[in-house]
Amino acid sequence: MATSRERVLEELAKVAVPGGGNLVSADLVRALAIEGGVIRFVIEVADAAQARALASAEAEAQRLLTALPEVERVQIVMTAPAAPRGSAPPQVKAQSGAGREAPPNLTIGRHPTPQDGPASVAGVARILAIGSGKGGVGKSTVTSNLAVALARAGRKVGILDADIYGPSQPRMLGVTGKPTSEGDVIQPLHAHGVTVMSLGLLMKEGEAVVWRGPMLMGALQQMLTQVNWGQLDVLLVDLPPGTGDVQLSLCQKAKVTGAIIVSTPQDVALIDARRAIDMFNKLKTPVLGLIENMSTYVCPNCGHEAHLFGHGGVATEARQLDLPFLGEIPLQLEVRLAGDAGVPVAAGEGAVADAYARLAERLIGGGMA
Ligand SMILES: Nc1ncnc2c1ncn2[C@@H]1O[C@H](COP(=O)(O)OP(=O)(O)OP(=O)(O)O)[C@@H](O)[C@H]1O
Repeated sequence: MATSRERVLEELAKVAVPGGGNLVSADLVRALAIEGGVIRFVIEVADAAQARALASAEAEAQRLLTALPEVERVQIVMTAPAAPRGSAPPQVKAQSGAGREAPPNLTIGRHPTPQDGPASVAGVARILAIGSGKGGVGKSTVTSNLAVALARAGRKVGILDADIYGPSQPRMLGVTGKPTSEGDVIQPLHAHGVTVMSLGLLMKEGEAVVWRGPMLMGALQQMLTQVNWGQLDVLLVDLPPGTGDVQLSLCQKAKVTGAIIVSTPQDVALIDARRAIDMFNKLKTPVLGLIENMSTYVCPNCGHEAHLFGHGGVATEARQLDLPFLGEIPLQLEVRLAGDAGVPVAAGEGAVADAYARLAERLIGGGMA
Protein backbone atom coordinates (compact mmCIF):
# COMPACT_ATOMS: atom_id res chain seq x y z
CA MET A 1 0.00 0.00 0.00
CA ALA A 2 1.29 3.49 -0.81
CA THR A 3 2.24 5.76 2.04
CA SER A 4 -0.46 8.34 2.70
CA ARG A 5 0.06 12.04 2.21
CA GLU A 6 -0.74 12.58 5.90
CA ARG A 7 1.95 10.11 6.91
CA VAL A 8 4.54 11.88 4.76
CA LEU A 9 3.58 15.28 6.17
CA GLU A 10 3.77 13.83 9.67
CA GLU A 11 7.39 12.83 9.02
CA LEU A 12 8.25 16.14 7.40
CA ALA A 13 6.81 17.97 10.39
CA LYS A 14 9.58 16.33 12.44
CA VAL A 15 12.26 18.11 10.40
CA ALA A 16 13.29 21.32 12.10
CA VAL A 17 14.34 24.27 9.98
CA PRO A 18 16.66 27.18 10.82
CA GLY A 19 14.70 30.10 12.26
CA GLY A 20 12.20 27.85 14.04
CA GLY A 21 9.38 25.53 13.08
CA ASN A 22 9.60 22.61 10.72
CA LEU A 23 9.37 21.97 7.00
CA VAL A 24 5.57 21.80 7.12
CA SER A 25 4.82 24.63 9.55
CA ALA A 26 7.27 26.87 7.66
CA ASP A 27 5.25 26.12 4.49
CA LEU A 28 8.26 25.02 2.49
CA VAL A 29 6.85 21.81 1.00
CA ARG A 30 5.36 22.03 -2.47
CA ALA A 31 4.11 19.62 -5.13
CA LEU A 32 4.00 16.59 -2.90
CA ALA A 33 3.24 13.57 -5.05
CA ILE A 34 3.11 9.96 -3.95
CA GLU A 35 3.09 7.31 -6.62
CA GLY A 36 3.36 3.77 -5.40
CA GLY A 37 6.60 3.62 -3.43
CA VAL A 38 7.94 6.87 -4.86
CA ILE A 39 7.60 10.15 -2.99
CA ARG A 40 8.42 13.40 -4.73
CA PHE A 41 8.22 16.94 -3.52
CA VAL A 42 9.80 20.33 -3.76
CA ILE A 43 11.33 22.34 -0.94
CA GLU A 44 10.74 25.90 -1.92
CA VAL A 45 13.28 28.42 -0.69
CA ALA A 46 13.69 32.15 -1.12
CA ASP A 47 17.26 32.14 -2.34
CA ALA A 48 20.51 30.22 -2.58
CA ALA A 49 21.50 31.15 0.98
CA GLN A 50 18.32 29.61 2.39
CA ALA A 51 18.88 26.56 0.20
CA ARG A 52 22.32 26.10 1.77
CA ALA A 53 20.88 26.59 5.24
CA LEU A 54 18.27 23.91 4.55
CA ALA A 55 20.66 21.31 3.19
CA SER A 56 20.68 19.32 6.43
CA ALA A 57 16.87 19.54 6.70
CA GLU A 58 16.65 18.10 3.19
CA ALA A 59 18.99 15.25 4.17
CA GLU A 60 16.94 14.60 7.30
CA ALA A 61 13.69 14.52 5.31
CA GLN A 62 15.27 12.09 2.87
CA ARG A 63 16.42 9.88 5.74
CA LEU A 64 13.07 9.85 7.56
CA LEU A 65 10.97 9.14 4.46
CA THR A 66 13.32 6.50 3.08
CA ALA A 67 13.01 4.70 6.42
CA LEU A 68 9.23 4.30 6.01
CA PRO A 69 8.41 0.67 5.22
CA GLU A 70 6.54 1.14 1.93
CA VAL A 71 8.89 3.71 0.43
CA GLU A 72 11.23 2.75 -2.40
CA ARG A 73 12.52 6.14 -3.46
CA VAL A 74 12.38 9.72 -2.25
CA GLN A 75 13.03 12.50 -4.68
CA ILE A 76 13.42 15.99 -3.24
CA VAL A 77 14.05 19.01 -5.39
CA MET A 78 15.12 22.25 -3.74
CA THR A 79 14.16 25.29 -5.75
CA ALA A 80 14.73 28.98 -5.46
CA PRO A 81 12.61 31.27 -7.58
CA ALA A 82 14.26 33.40 -10.25
CA ALA A 83 13.16 36.51 -8.38
CA PRO A 84 12.65 37.10 -4.66
CA ARG A 85 9.25 36.34 -3.19
CA GLY A 86 6.69 39.05 -3.80
CA SER A 87 8.56 40.72 -6.64
CA ALA A 88 7.05 41.22 -10.08
CA PRO A 89 6.96 38.14 -12.30
CA PRO A 90 9.94 37.85 -14.63
CA GLN A 91 9.49 38.95 -18.20
CA VAL A 92 9.06 36.11 -20.62
CA LYS A 93 11.84 36.09 -23.13
CA ALA A 94 11.50 33.79 -26.05
CA GLN A 95 13.29 32.82 -29.19
CA SER A 96 11.51 31.25 -32.05
CA GLY A 97 12.67 28.64 -34.44
CA ALA A 98 15.46 27.25 -32.28
CA GLY A 99 15.72 23.47 -32.29
CA ARG A 100 14.58 21.44 -29.29
CA GLU A 101 18.30 20.83 -28.56
CA ALA A 102 18.88 24.46 -27.62
CA PRO A 103 18.45 25.29 -23.95
CA PRO A 104 15.15 26.98 -23.28
CA ASN A 105 15.35 30.75 -23.36
CA LEU A 106 11.99 31.32 -21.73
CA THR A 107 11.77 32.42 -18.17
CA ILE A 108 8.69 30.83 -16.81
CA GLY A 109 7.92 29.58 -13.38
CA ARG A 110 7.37 31.90 -10.46
CA HIS A 111 5.46 32.10 -7.27
CA PRO A 112 1.75 32.30 -7.81
CA THR A 113 0.33 35.77 -7.45
CA PRO A 114 -2.50 36.03 -4.93
CA GLN A 115 -5.99 36.02 -6.39
CA ASP A 116 -9.49 35.83 -4.98
CA GLY A 117 -10.75 32.38 -5.85
CA PRO A 118 -10.70 30.65 -9.22
CA ALA A 119 -10.55 32.96 -12.24
CA SER A 120 -11.80 32.61 -15.80
CA VAL A 121 -9.26 32.48 -18.60
CA ALA A 122 -9.78 35.30 -21.11
CA GLY A 123 -11.44 34.05 -24.30
CA VAL A 124 -11.84 30.48 -23.04
CA ALA A 125 -15.45 29.34 -22.70
CA ARG A 126 -14.81 26.04 -20.89
CA ILE A 127 -11.91 24.36 -19.13
CA LEU A 128 -11.91 20.58 -18.90
CA ALA A 129 -9.39 18.88 -16.65
CA ILE A 130 -8.38 15.49 -18.00
CA GLY A 131 -7.22 13.38 -15.11
CA SER A 132 -6.42 9.83 -14.17
CA GLY A 133 -5.64 8.14 -10.93
CA LYS A 134 -2.97 5.83 -12.27
CA GLY A 135 -0.13 6.77 -14.61
CA GLY A 136 0.18 5.30 -18.07
CA VAL A 137 -3.51 4.67 -18.65
CA GLY A 138 -3.45 6.86 -21.75
CA LYS A 139 -4.65 10.18 -20.35
CA SER A 140 -2.34 12.24 -22.57
CA THR A 141 -3.19 10.13 -25.61
CA VAL A 142 -6.89 10.60 -24.94
CA THR A 143 -6.39 14.35 -24.45
CA SER A 144 -4.58 14.86 -27.76
CA ASN A 145 -6.99 12.68 -29.72
CA LEU A 146 -10.09 14.14 -28.14
CA ALA A 147 -8.80 17.63 -28.91
CA VAL A 148 -8.23 16.69 -32.56
CA ALA A 149 -11.67 15.07 -32.78
CA LEU A 150 -13.29 18.17 -31.28
CA ALA A 151 -11.39 20.37 -33.74
CA ARG A 152 -12.56 18.15 -36.61
CA ALA A 153 -16.10 18.60 -35.34
CA GLY A 154 -15.66 22.35 -35.72
CA ARG A 155 -14.85 23.37 -32.15
CA LYS A 156 -12.06 25.78 -31.22
CA VAL A 157 -9.87 23.70 -28.94
CA GLY A 158 -6.75 24.22 -26.89
CA ILE A 159 -4.54 21.89 -24.87
CA LEU A 160 -2.63 22.98 -21.81
CA ASP A 161 -0.15 20.24 -21.04
CA ALA A 162 0.24 20.50 -17.28
CA ASP A 163 1.75 17.04 -16.91
CA ILE A 164 4.90 18.44 -15.35
CA TYR A 165 6.39 15.04 -14.65
CA GLY A 166 6.20 13.93 -18.26
CA PRO A 167 4.85 16.51 -20.67
CA SER A 168 4.12 14.50 -23.78
CA GLN A 169 1.74 16.66 -25.82
CA PRO A 170 4.49 18.23 -27.99
CA ARG A 171 5.57 14.75 -29.11
CA MET A 172 2.03 13.42 -29.51
CA LEU A 173 0.93 16.43 -31.53
CA GLY A 174 4.21 16.75 -33.43
CA VAL A 175 4.96 20.32 -32.39
CA THR A 176 8.65 21.06 -32.23
CA GLY A 177 9.09 24.83 -32.38
CA LYS A 178 9.37 27.05 -29.39
CA PRO A 179 6.68 29.43 -28.29
CA THR A 180 7.44 33.10 -28.93
CA SER A 181 6.36 36.00 -26.79
CA GLU A 182 5.34 39.61 -27.13
CA GLY A 183 5.91 41.47 -23.91
CA ASP A 184 4.79 39.02 -21.28
CA VAL A 185 2.26 37.29 -23.54
CA ILE A 186 3.29 33.84 -24.69
CA GLN A 187 2.17 32.79 -28.15
CA PRO A 188 1.09 29.15 -28.16
CA LEU A 189 1.70 26.75 -31.03
CA HIS A 190 -0.84 25.12 -33.32
CA ALA A 191 -1.13 21.56 -34.60
CA HIS A 192 -3.96 19.58 -36.20
CA GLY A 193 -6.34 22.50 -35.59
CA VAL A 194 -5.51 22.59 -31.87
CA THR A 195 -3.85 25.44 -29.96
CA VAL A 196 -1.14 23.96 -27.76
CA MET A 197 0.93 25.09 -24.85
CA SER A 198 3.07 22.72 -22.86
CA LEU A 199 5.76 22.97 -20.26
CA GLY A 200 7.44 20.45 -22.53
CA LEU A 201 7.87 23.16 -25.15
CA LEU A 202 10.00 25.11 -22.73
CA MET A 203 12.44 22.39 -21.87
CA LYS A 204 14.83 20.08 -23.60
CA GLU A 205 13.41 16.60 -24.01
CA GLY A 206 14.25 14.53 -20.94
CA GLU A 207 15.03 17.59 -18.83
CA ALA A 208 11.77 17.71 -16.91
CA VAL A 209 13.51 17.26 -13.59
CA VAL A 210 15.31 20.59 -13.96
CA TRP A 211 12.06 22.41 -14.50
CA ARG A 212 9.76 20.68 -12.05
CA GLY A 213 10.10 22.79 -8.96
CA PRO A 214 10.12 26.40 -10.05
CA MET A 215 7.41 25.86 -12.60
CA LEU A 216 4.74 24.39 -10.40
CA MET A 217 1.95 26.60 -9.15
CA GLY A 218 3.18 29.89 -10.54
CA ALA A 219 3.96 28.32 -13.90
CA LEU A 220 0.48 26.87 -14.15
CA GLN A 221 -0.96 30.28 -13.37
CA GLN A 222 1.31 31.79 -16.04
CA MET A 223 0.19 29.18 -18.56
CA LEU A 224 -3.42 30.05 -17.86
CA THR A 225 -3.09 33.81 -17.82
CA GLN A 226 -0.06 34.71 -19.94
CA VAL A 227 -0.70 32.45 -22.93
CA ASN A 228 -2.60 34.02 -25.79
CA TRP A 229 -5.23 31.28 -26.08
CA GLY A 230 -7.40 33.33 -28.42
CA GLN A 231 -11.09 32.43 -28.48
CA LEU A 232 -11.60 28.81 -27.45
CA ASP A 233 -14.75 26.77 -27.01
CA VAL A 234 -12.82 24.45 -24.75
CA LEU A 235 -9.38 24.16 -23.20
CA LEU A 236 -8.34 20.62 -22.25
CA VAL A 237 -5.84 20.46 -19.41
CA ASP A 238 -3.69 17.33 -19.45
CA LEU A 239 -2.95 16.77 -15.77
CA PRO A 240 -0.22 14.66 -14.22
CA PRO A 241 -1.53 11.33 -12.94
CA GLY A 242 -2.68 11.13 -9.36
CA THR A 243 -3.93 13.65 -6.90
CA GLY A 244 -1.12 16.15 -6.39
CA ASP A 245 -0.61 19.86 -6.18
CA VAL A 246 -1.06 20.57 -9.88
CA GLN A 247 -4.65 19.34 -9.70
CA LEU A 248 -5.17 21.37 -6.57
CA SER A 249 -3.72 24.57 -8.01
CA LEU A 250 -5.62 24.21 -11.27
CA CYS A 251 -8.95 23.93 -9.48
CA GLN A 252 -8.02 26.75 -7.11
CA LYS A 253 -6.68 29.12 -9.76
CA ALA A 254 -9.02 28.50 -12.68
CA LYS A 255 -12.75 28.18 -13.11
CA VAL A 256 -12.68 24.56 -14.24
CA THR A 257 -15.92 23.52 -15.94
CA GLY A 258 -15.37 19.93 -14.94
CA ALA A 259 -13.07 16.95 -14.91
CA ILE A 260 -13.00 13.90 -17.15
CA ILE A 261 -11.37 10.79 -15.76
CA VAL A 262 -9.53 8.34 -17.99
CA SER A 263 -9.03 4.79 -16.79
CA THR A 264 -8.33 1.36 -18.13
CA PRO A 265 -10.82 -1.33 -17.09
CA GLN A 266 -8.28 -2.94 -14.74
CA ASP A 267 -9.24 -3.04 -11.07
CA VAL A 268 -5.98 -1.42 -10.02
CA ALA A 269 -6.53 1.53 -12.34
CA LEU A 270 -10.14 1.84 -11.21
CA ILE A 271 -9.14 2.05 -7.57
CA ASP A 272 -6.87 4.96 -8.41
CA ALA A 273 -9.54 6.52 -10.62
CA ARG A 274 -11.88 6.51 -7.62
CA ARG A 275 -9.25 8.45 -5.67
CA ALA A 276 -9.01 11.03 -8.45
CA ILE A 277 -12.81 11.37 -8.49
CA ASP A 278 -12.84 11.79 -4.74
CA MET A 279 -10.22 14.53 -5.02
CA PHE A 280 -12.24 16.44 -7.63
CA ASN A 281 -15.32 16.08 -5.43
CA LYS A 282 -13.41 17.56 -2.52
CA LEU A 283 -12.21 20.40 -4.74
CA LYS A 284 -15.85 20.97 -5.77
CA THR A 285 -14.96 20.40 -9.43
CA PRO A 286 -17.76 18.46 -11.09
CA VAL A 287 -16.72 15.15 -12.58
CA LEU A 288 -18.35 15.14 -16.00
CA GLY A 289 -17.71 11.53 -16.82
CA LEU A 290 -15.39 8.59 -17.28
CA ILE A 291 -13.65 7.25 -20.38
CA GLU A 292 -12.45 3.67 -20.71
CA ASN A 293 -9.15 3.54 -22.61
CA MET A 294 -7.40 0.40 -23.85
CA SER A 295 -10.76 -1.32 -23.97
CA THR A 296 -11.33 -4.00 -26.59
CA TYR A 297 -8.38 -5.26 -28.62
CA VAL A 298 -9.13 -6.54 -32.11
CA CYS A 299 -6.37 -8.65 -33.61
CA PRO A 300 -5.41 -7.00 -36.91
CA ASN A 301 -4.62 -10.43 -38.42
CA CYS A 302 -7.58 -12.61 -37.48
CA GLY A 303 -10.15 -10.12 -36.19
CA HIS A 304 -10.37 -11.95 -32.84
CA GLU A 305 -11.56 -9.69 -30.04
CA ALA A 306 -9.67 -9.81 -26.74
CA HIS A 307 -9.93 -7.81 -23.55
CA LEU A 308 -6.35 -7.47 -22.35
CA PHE A 309 -7.17 -5.19 -19.44
CA GLY A 310 -10.72 -6.43 -19.01
CA HIS A 311 -13.70 -4.70 -20.52
CA GLY A 312 -16.63 -2.69 -19.23
CA GLY A 313 -15.08 -2.03 -15.81
CA VAL A 314 -15.18 1.72 -16.27
CA ALA A 315 -18.82 1.72 -17.41
CA THR A 316 -19.74 -0.36 -14.35
CA GLU A 317 -17.77 1.98 -12.12
CA ALA A 318 -19.51 5.01 -13.66
CA ARG A 319 -22.91 3.41 -13.00
CA GLN A 320 -21.98 2.69 -9.40
CA LEU A 321 -20.77 6.23 -8.85
CA ASP A 322 -23.75 7.65 -10.72
CA LEU A 323 -21.47 9.42 -13.18
CA PRO A 324 -21.81 9.55 -16.97
CA PHE A 325 -19.85 6.97 -18.95
CA LEU A 326 -18.58 8.92 -21.94
CA GLY A 327 -17.23 6.13 -24.11
CA GLU A 328 -14.54 3.55 -24.73
CA ILE A 329 -11.42 3.66 -26.87
CA PRO A 330 -10.01 0.41 -28.25
CA LEU A 331 -6.47 -0.76 -27.63
CA GLN A 332 -4.68 -0.58 -30.96
CA LEU A 333 -1.06 -0.47 -31.97
CA GLU A 334 -1.84 2.42 -34.33
CA VAL A 335 -2.76 4.59 -31.35
CA ARG A 336 0.74 4.37 -29.96
CA LEU A 337 2.46 4.59 -33.33
CA ALA A 338 0.40 7.64 -34.27
CA GLY A 339 1.12 9.27 -30.91
CA ASP A 340 4.82 8.60 -31.29
CA ALA A 341 4.76 9.99 -34.83
CA GLY A 342 3.05 13.22 -33.75
CA VAL A 343 -0.13 12.65 -35.76
CA PRO A 344 -2.91 11.56 -33.40
CA VAL A 345 -4.93 8.66 -34.71
CA ALA A 346 -8.09 10.80 -34.44
CA ALA A 347 -6.71 12.91 -37.30
CA GLY A 348 -7.16 9.96 -39.67
CA GLU A 349 -9.83 7.39 -40.40
CA GLY A 350 -10.72 4.05 -38.81
CA ALA A 351 -12.27 2.48 -35.74
CA VAL A 352 -10.32 4.51 -33.19
CA ALA A 353 -10.84 7.80 -35.04
CA ASP A 354 -14.56 6.95 -35.12
CA ALA A 355 -14.56 6.25 -31.38
CA TYR A 356 -13.00 9.66 -30.76
CA ALA A 357 -15.47 11.33 -33.10
CA ARG A 358 -18.32 9.76 -31.08
CA LEU A 359 -16.71 10.93 -27.86
CA ALA A 360 -16.38 14.46 -29.25
CA GLU A 361 -20.03 14.45 -30.34
CA ARG A 362 -21.05 13.28 -26.91
CA LEU A 363 -19.18 16.17 -25.25
CA ILE A 364 -20.50 18.74 -27.70
CA GLY A 365 -24.05 17.35 -27.38
CA GLY A 366 -23.79 17.54 -23.59
CA GLY A 367 -22.61 21.17 -23.72
CA MET A 368 -19.21 20.18 -22.36
CA ALA A 369 -17.19 21.31 -25.38
N1 LIG B 1 -5.85 3.00 -26.82
C1 LIG B 1 -4.55 2.76 -26.89
N2 LIG B 1 -4.05 1.77 -27.66
C2 LIG B 1 -2.71 1.53 -27.71
N3 LIG B 1 -1.79 2.24 -27.05
C3 LIG B 1 -2.22 3.25 -26.26
C4 LIG B 1 -3.61 3.57 -26.15
N4 LIG B 1 -3.73 4.63 -25.30
C5 LIG B 1 -2.47 4.94 -24.92
N5 LIG B 1 -1.57 4.13 -25.49
C6 LIG B 1 -0.11 4.12 -25.31
O1 LIG B 1 0.14 3.91 -23.93
C7 LIG B 1 1.26 4.68 -23.50
C8 LIG B 1 0.85 5.55 -22.32
O2 LIG B 1 -0.07 6.52 -22.79
P1 LIG B 1 -0.06 8.03 -22.26
O3 LIG B 1 1.32 8.59 -22.22
O4 LIG B 1 -1.10 8.74 -23.01
O5 LIG B 1 -0.56 7.73 -20.77
P2 LIG B 1 -0.69 8.74 -19.56
O6 LIG B 1 -1.78 8.21 -18.71
O7 LIG B 1 -0.83 10.15 -20.03
O8 LIG B 1 0.70 8.54 -18.89
P3 LIG B 1 1.47 9.42 -17.80
O9 LIG B 1 1.22 8.70 -16.53
O10 LIG B 1 2.90 9.35 -18.22
O11 LIG B 1 0.92 10.80 -17.82
C9 LIG B 1 1.73 5.45 -24.71
O12 LIG B 1 2.78 4.77 -25.31
C10 LIG B 1 0.51 5.47 -25.62
O13 LIG B 1 0.86 5.56 -26.99
